[in-house]
Amino acid sequence: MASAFYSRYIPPKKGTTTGASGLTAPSPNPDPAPKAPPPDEGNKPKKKPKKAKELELDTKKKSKDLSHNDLEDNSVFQEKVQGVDVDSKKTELPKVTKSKGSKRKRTEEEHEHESTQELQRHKRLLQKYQRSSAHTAPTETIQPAQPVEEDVPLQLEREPQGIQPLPQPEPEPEPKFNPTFSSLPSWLAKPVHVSSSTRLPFTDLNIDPKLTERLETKGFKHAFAVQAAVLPLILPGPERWIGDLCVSAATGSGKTLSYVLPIVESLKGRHAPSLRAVIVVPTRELVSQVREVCELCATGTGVQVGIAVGSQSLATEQESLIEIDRIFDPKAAELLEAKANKIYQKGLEDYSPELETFLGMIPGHVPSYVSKVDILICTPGRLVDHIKSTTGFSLDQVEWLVIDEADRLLDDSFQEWVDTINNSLYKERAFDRLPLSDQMRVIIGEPPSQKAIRKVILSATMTRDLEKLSTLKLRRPKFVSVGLEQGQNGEINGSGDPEATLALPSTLNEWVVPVEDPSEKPLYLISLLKDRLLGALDRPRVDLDASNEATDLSSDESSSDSDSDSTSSDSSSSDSDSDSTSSDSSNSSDSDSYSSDSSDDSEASRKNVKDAISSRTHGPTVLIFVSSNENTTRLFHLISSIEPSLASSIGTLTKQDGSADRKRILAAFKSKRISVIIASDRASRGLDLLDLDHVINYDIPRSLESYVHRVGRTARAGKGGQAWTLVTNTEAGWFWNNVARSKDILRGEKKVDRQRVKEEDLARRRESYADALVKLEEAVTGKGR
Ligand SMILES: Nc1ncnc2c1ncn2[C@@H]1O[C@H](COP(=O)(O)OP(=O)(O)OP(=O)(O)O)[C@@H](O)[C@H]1O
Repeated sequence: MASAFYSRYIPPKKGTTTGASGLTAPSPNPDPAPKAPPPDEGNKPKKKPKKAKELELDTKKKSKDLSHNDLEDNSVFQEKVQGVDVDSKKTELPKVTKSKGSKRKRTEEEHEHESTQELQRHKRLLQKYQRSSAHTAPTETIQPAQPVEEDVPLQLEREPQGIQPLPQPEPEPEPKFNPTFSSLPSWLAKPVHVSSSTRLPFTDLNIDPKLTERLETKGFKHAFAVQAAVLPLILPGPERWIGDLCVSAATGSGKTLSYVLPIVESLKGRHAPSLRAVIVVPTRELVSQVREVCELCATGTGVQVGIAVGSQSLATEQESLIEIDRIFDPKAAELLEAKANKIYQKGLEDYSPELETFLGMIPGHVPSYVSKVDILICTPGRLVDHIKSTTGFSLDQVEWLVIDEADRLLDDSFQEWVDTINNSLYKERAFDRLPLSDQMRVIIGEPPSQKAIRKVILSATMTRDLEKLSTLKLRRPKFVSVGLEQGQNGEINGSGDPEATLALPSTLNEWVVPVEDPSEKPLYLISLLKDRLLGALDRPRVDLDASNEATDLSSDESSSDSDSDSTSSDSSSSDSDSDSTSSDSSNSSDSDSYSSDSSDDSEASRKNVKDAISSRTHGPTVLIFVSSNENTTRLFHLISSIEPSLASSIGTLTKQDGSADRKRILAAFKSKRISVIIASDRASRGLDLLDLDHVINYDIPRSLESYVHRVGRTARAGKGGQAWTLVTNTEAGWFWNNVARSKDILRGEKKVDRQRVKEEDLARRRESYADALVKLEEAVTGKGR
């Protein structure tokens, strides 16, 4: 059986028998005796014994063959063969009984004797081999040689010991797994990327030179990146894209002009107004901001701009949107008259304003409704109101549909309006509402061509939710994403994730202010406002450095475990306009958040704050976000009580405010009569406050998207800005993991830094804070002292 072991290393030669015989060394005996056949080959015809020289040659030949055939380790094998030779010389060969003449038959005993001797010889060989193996495989434990038995081969069949594999070349590194599949369609998975630093002169775009001049007088010297990317795709020209557009670009990057300008360019020069463009945005403030941009572009073009928001009565709005004319049409008049008679007989249940209008007309005439506006800017709710209840309001002629802040408007809470608008956009049109070419088709018996409506969908936090986007019935969509500079391999400025979908303005600096004791959060805010941000209001500029030094020496006091919050904990009446995505802000520990980021008061950071403030020609301005309308008012009272000097500089924006109040506050802010606004999330979308220096998240935002929109109220149009977020110990884990270090946000080389409020700044205000809380309680409960 030992032959089985060797046969692993010695390939059998064609025409020869395998087994122990294959390894037999040449015998020193000139007339060697024929060897005993291996037990399994006893029946094979015996060969004539070879002469010593022949055997020597044979062995050499085998050795040569083996050196060719052994793929594992030639040198080891050579050693093995030599070892066998040497050993065989020392080995006493078994004595055989000679008999003269012809072949002799062996008896059973002789066979047995020879087999035993053969086995012993092989055992010695094996031991020798094992010893030699010990040299080549020092790490393996060599077992003492075991007596060779019939069932031992199992052990011998193990992996050959001491046979080292030939050194192999380094395996080819596995190529990085790049899935060729995606659950997203390619237009969504692979957007057209445009660097946010791109600029293009307006004169290079195919727009009216008069408009270029007007933009320049407004300070718009060149097109921003999003405008440089989108305008050529929409304006007439060689790069025009025949299909819809989805645009993702940072807050304050100039998205509004990128769609308003081409709409106005395409609608100017038409003789009679008709509703050709509908722009849907989520809030009233945005409606009036977009109207300003529309009016800037439309001046002198004859294009009429209208708005639809809930701030005025529906009837007033209807009058502003629809003009009632009359046309002479006796046939139609007859039909209307019959209808009116029916209603008169049935009662007033089927009252129709159209019939009412008709009844007041001279005979033979019917009312005709004409849109007074070419572009309508509206909130979705009010648009639905007009579709459902304004006689003559129709989307038949609409060529453009823009949805700004699309991720918000496609949110679950806003869904229904999309169905209503789709039904209205694609409903069958009356013959006289069809374009001339379609009227011709109808006349020759063909259906009118499918209505082509250009759709532009935009947001700073653009959804890639296919299900939501599909409700918009987009045709040949293209996704344009404006973000940080991309390297050749798609990397963003050497850092960041190319898959990231949210971009912050590159001119924004972000800070976290750790709040050790949540019950003292208002003190942290006041210290931040008075000692840091608004310091320039009542202190000479040189104090800015002093205040930053104070931060360097910030307190290292251990944090409080309490997470009560005197002003922010009540979220029962959160602002319904705020982002619906909620976050669990108390789920993770922040143990490493406080230790890992140690670049707090870097020289560059201080310089940024200083530059931002000292570059102003006015005092610094601040927008503070809280989680609900109630908290807005409560915080205002608290600040005014603790720090009365601030009271006159602060205004509030809540959902309950009427539009007149809102306008008053925004006007006061723009004219710098107030420098601080406290607002709920309602103000986080789209609000374009001129030269806003700081955003403070007094209450942390509920989602990453909400954070992006809040802090995006500053650092707009390429200007600098600072965002500060007050974070308690229980909120820190969530905030650092999901916002400050989120891979979904492109920050390039930038990081969120930490700024601590000095303990002594808190200490000196504690007394007035306690008094303020007592006063507030008295005011709420109505109890006097
Ligand atoms: N080409 C330009 N040159 C100078 N200023 C510009 C230009 N385009 C837009 N702006 C200004 O940039 C500011 C931000 O523009 P806009 O409100 O359109 O940004 P946005 O991308 O819609 O922001 P958000 O996502 O927050 O709504 C506005 O004050 C606007 O007047």
